[in-house]
Amino acid sequence: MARSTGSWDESDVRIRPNKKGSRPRTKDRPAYDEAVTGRIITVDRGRYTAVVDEDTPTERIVTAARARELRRNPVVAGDLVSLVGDVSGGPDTLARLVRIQDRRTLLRRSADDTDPVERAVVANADQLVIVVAAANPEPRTGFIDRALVAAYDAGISPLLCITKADIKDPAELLANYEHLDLDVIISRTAADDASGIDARSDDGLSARLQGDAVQQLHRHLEGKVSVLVGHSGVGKSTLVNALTGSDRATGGVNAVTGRGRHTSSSALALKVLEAPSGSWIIDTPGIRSFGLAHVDPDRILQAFPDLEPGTESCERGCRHDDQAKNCGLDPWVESGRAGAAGPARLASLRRLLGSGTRTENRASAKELGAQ
Ligand SMILES: Nc1nc2c(ncn2[C@@H]2O[C@H](COP(=O)(O)OP(=O)(O)OP(=O)(O)O)[C@@H](O)[C@H]2O)c(=O)[nH]1
Ligand SMILES: [Zn+2]
Repeated sequence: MARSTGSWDESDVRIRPNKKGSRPRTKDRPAYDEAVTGRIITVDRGRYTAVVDEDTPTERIVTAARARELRRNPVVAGDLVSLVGDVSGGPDTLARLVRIQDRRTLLRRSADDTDPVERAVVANADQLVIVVAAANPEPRTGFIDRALVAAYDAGISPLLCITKADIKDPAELLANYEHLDLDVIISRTAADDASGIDARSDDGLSARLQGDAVQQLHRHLEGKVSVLVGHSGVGKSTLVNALTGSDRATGGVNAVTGRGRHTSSSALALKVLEAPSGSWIIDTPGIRSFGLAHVDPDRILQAFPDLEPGTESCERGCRHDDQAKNCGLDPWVESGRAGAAGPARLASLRRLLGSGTRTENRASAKELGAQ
């Protein structure tokens, strides 16, 4: 973590005594013995909303402002932070956020593949749920592949969730990923005469989802912090509402935030209903794509484990991209080692490898990023 210009850095101060029970070094640093830990559920114009004393009788929502010393450190949904000052959570109170606790994971992206500035998206997520519709809107493997790269790069396990399987059989889409060790959940609406889960979406329309998939997804969410990403219209809100009991369509008050419908484009963490403590969904309405300018090409390759062994025969320094001569990936795919989806997978890998590095690819890379 970057040090502040002052003589001390609040993010350095340990709140809990260490194993030996000795006090933290406080000689020339303010100590925050009174600090409480909060989990950031949303960030809005410099105000940080945190849940404190989670799942205890004193659970409350505390609004905080960031201490000046932390002004260069982004605080994102999912962050565990130390709060001081008025942490009562009473009306019109404002606590001070003095420390960002160590992050287990950090999901990042750049605005597009040419933007070198990486942005923190969500902290401490265990799982990235990539939501695509089987149709309407058409699924994009480019989006899925990008999200997979971002997840692997952050050390977060991906989970693919395909919605609207009632409209189209997702088999063709799934063929692309059959060689990956990737859990897939397929969701659809329930038949008129079957029991289903009534889940309203943002547009107020009601989709009655088949219970099986929602329950399956629920099991995957238990005890974890999961981030949901997906394009507009894939049915993300419908799923979130079914899993969290939030009712963002009707402007009802949310149980966790105490607020009405969340209209900003920032990420929002919601508790998963009827799940063990610590089960959270972080919805990311603002994140439609993942610019990968910050990701090392080797890490991109790792997101294609069906192709990676093919690079063993490459010459040293081979970039495996469109321009590469004698790249081992070509014979690997031609000989069918990557299965029927091999050519499409290789094309996708090469789009990602090429993006951001060569000008002629920039336009198409941007287009992909905007998908
Ligand atoms: N046929 C079918 N329609 C669905 C399914 N899931 C959701 N829908 C419908 O798809 C539309 C979009 O759903 P939303 O949940 O609002 O989609 P979203 O991904 O949240 O979209 P944004 O709110 O724009 O981000 C709504 O009309 C839903 O009723 C499904 O499994 N099958
Ligand atoms: Zn190669």
